[in-house]
Amino acid sequence: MSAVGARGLASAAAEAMSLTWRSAPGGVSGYVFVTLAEAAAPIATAWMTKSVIDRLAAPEGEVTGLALGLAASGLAAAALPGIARYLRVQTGRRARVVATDRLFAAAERQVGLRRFEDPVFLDRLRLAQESAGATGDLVSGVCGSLHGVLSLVGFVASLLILSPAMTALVLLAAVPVLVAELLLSRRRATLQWETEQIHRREFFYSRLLTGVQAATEIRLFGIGAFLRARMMAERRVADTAESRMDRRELVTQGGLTALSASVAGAGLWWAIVAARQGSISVGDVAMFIAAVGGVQAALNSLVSSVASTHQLLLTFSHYVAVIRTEPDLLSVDEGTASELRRGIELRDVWFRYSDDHAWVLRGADLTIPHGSAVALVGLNGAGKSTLIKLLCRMYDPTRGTILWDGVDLRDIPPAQLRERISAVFQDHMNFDMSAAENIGLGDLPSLNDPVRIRDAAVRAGVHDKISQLPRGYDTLLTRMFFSEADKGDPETGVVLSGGQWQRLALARALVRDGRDLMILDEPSSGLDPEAEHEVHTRIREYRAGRTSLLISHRLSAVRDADLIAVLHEGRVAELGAHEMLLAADGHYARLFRLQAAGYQEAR
Ligand SMILES: Nc1ncnc2c1ncn2[C@@H]1O[C@H](COP(=O)(O)OP(=O)(O)OP(=O)(O)O)[C@@H](O)[C@H]1O
Repeated sequence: MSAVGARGLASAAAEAMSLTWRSAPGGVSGYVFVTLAEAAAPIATAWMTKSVIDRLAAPEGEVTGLALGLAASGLAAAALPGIARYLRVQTGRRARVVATDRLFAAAERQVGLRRFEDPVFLDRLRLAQESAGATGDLVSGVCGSLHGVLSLVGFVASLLILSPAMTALVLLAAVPVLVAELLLSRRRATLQWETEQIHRREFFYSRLLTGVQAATEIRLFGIGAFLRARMMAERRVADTAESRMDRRELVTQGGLTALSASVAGAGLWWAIVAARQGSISVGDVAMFIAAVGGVQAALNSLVSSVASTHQLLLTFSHYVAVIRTEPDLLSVDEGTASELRRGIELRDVWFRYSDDHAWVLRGADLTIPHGSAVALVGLNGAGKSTLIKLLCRMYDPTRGTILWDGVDLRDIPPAQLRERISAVFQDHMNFDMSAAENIGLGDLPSLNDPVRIRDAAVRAGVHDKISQLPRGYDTLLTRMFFSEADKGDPETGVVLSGGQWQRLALARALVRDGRDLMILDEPSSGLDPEAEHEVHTRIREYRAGRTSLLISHRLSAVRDADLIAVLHEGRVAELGAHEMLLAADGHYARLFRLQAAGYQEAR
């Protein structure tokens, strides 16, 4: 585990406190007040009990006021825990909302994709999510510690009056308890960090086994039991580590409990002997018993509150680390991306995913002139999708620059740049939402504009299909949820085919009309020949006079492009129009003839 020192813990505590205070100042104040009253009630009860016993033992003692006081403190002792619980839950709930919102906003602030491919960040993110939900527990931990301190001070003061030696003994006995509990809580937080990967892998297998996405392959390949065994193996590894920790806790806490009991027994022995000898009163004995019990209970609750707060803070430090994580890419806040007039230029672009990975691009040069339809072709793994991720600034080139009308992409605010781009990605998302939402997410204002959504669907050739769905554009494209319109009827959810999803992704890109650059990464790979022809005809119409970059392995679809770039060994190895590249007789010509021959043979 990344070591969290005292400063890290203090910073996590300050963050948690300020977050909770800002989310529910009234609730926190009320909770602190009730905690103080809760701590004072047993001390008042003990003193009043002692006075009542002493006055009852005296010939004419007046006890009415004390009896009323006792009844009032009894009432408070009974009612306050419920009120405290209510305030704690309410405060925790509000803090959780704010903490969760801030956490997700922090994840969104990551400009590119790099952090989401970093296992350490992913572990931290999951622990941060967990601790965002437990922010309220931190407040109750702190209030519990406050409660413990106050009870302790009250009872220690009472005990001090009766026996300073006994007081010292009780307090000394608490030191090993506190140290042991703090060590245990640190160990538990370390364990939580160490087992995080295991929990994520277990979660991965459990999702595979219960989700619809993998269900077909799991059944056909008969790998359910295999995956379940892997999931259970992860569970067992985590369980073994956690059981070891539980045993360590049991042994430590058993020893500490024996120590506390011995101290209490010795104290009781002393009090009885002292009362027999007449050096303390019967009321003092009652007070002594209450004080020793009170000190020990307060110490126990203090120690366990401090230990659990300590552990929560160690976990919460991951939350603090995530919300303070620097964006993965340096970006400017000022400025706008100008409307594209000249073009986009990749100048000697080198890129690898990390220092341990091989180079994907090795000095790629390419210009996408404004208003032209450019196609990018190359073998699997040549780096085509990587190149478009660089264009959208999901990563920065390791070396070299990408220029938007002569301006380095790094000098344009990423959101502004992306405003000017529309895209269909090869690994496009299928959102478990309605058909209209699946299209409208491409341009949020269009979500409330059925005409634009319909128009995009028509252009992507998916309107007829959507019109036939049980609730048209409002049909939910999943069987996982109900929608408002479904009225709880799961039968209305629809699952689309791969090609239909692909058309929907195209519609999502098309609803984002009027952008300066359209990226189409394999927009027709899942379509039947007729649909593919139709989609490419539409795409061709769309691309005429617009700046676009099309990636396709179907070379017949790229032959009309103004420029075809062949990516080979990390460079643009060939560039030109179809006829020119055929005449050059290079990679493109070879691939084109190979594909064409396949169709010829089939005749
Ligand atoms: N997130 C990533 N992390 C590490 N390596 C990656 C990542 N994404 C892609 N790669 C690697 O980069 C190389 C280029 O991949 P890319 O997806 O850009 O190729 P492509 O030309 O689009 O291939 P295809 O035609 O199969 O879609 C591949 O070797 C791939 O393994």
